Amino acid sequence: MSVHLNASEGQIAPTVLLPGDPLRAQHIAQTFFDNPVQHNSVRGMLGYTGTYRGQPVSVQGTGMGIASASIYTHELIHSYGVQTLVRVGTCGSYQTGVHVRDLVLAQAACTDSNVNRIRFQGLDYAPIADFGLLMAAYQRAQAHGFSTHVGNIVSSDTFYQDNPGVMQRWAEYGVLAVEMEAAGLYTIAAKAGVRALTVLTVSDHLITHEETTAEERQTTFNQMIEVALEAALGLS
Ligand SMILES: O=P(O)(O)O[C@H]1O[C@H](CO)[C@@H](O)[C@H]1O
Ligand SMILES: O=c1cc[nH]c(=O)[nH]1
Repeated sequence: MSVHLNASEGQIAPTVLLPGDPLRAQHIAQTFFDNPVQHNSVRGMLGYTGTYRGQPVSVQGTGMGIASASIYTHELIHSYGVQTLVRVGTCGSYQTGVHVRDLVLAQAACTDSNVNRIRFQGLDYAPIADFGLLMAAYQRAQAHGFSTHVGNIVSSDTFYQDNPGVMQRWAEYGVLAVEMEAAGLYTIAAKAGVRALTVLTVSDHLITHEETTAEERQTTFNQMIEVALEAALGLS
């Protein structure tokens, strides 16, 4: 047990998928896992453990934002010995060539959060994905023929931005998309010496305002989970 997880020792697998939404954790467990067992109920932040193609795997909701996701990341690593963490989330595209429903593999994550400025006493740390996981995810996405982009993203502390000029600045520097957790995940994983990756589905487009149906989003969402599971578990 840890402060925010009531799983018993050994109940969480060494490999964990991390969606922001706890109901997405439930959906992943029910759709993809064999014999899923709920391992967490604290604060309604659902977590499940089961197997995927015979290999043990867990999924744990993290809530929204670096602050919330950092709590679960820390406890999974330091209280449950988790070694591989793959965030599976949604993002908003900043680039015309990155379309709604596409997958984005976050090679690195900029942030407007102050957490790393505080941690590194004003210096700028560059949070990056584990290269092996990134390569495996890219190869699996290519093998499936999924439309996939690899590059920099931004993890923002705010969903509703007051200053639209900031988005323009990130976009000019090649940032593909915005979400709210990856920079925290990558930093905590790096310190602990464990593997982390963020796989995202573009849910909305902040320039073209492209939209999709709920059904389309569900299909693409399942593509993201397949890629994440295969990369995290070393499957082909
Ligand atoms: O779909 P999830 O994983 O929650 O990710 C994105 O969606 C939330 C905002 O709506 C933030 O958590 C952001 O990172
Ligand atoms: O954080 C997020 C997630 C999806 N779409 C956005 O615009 N922002």
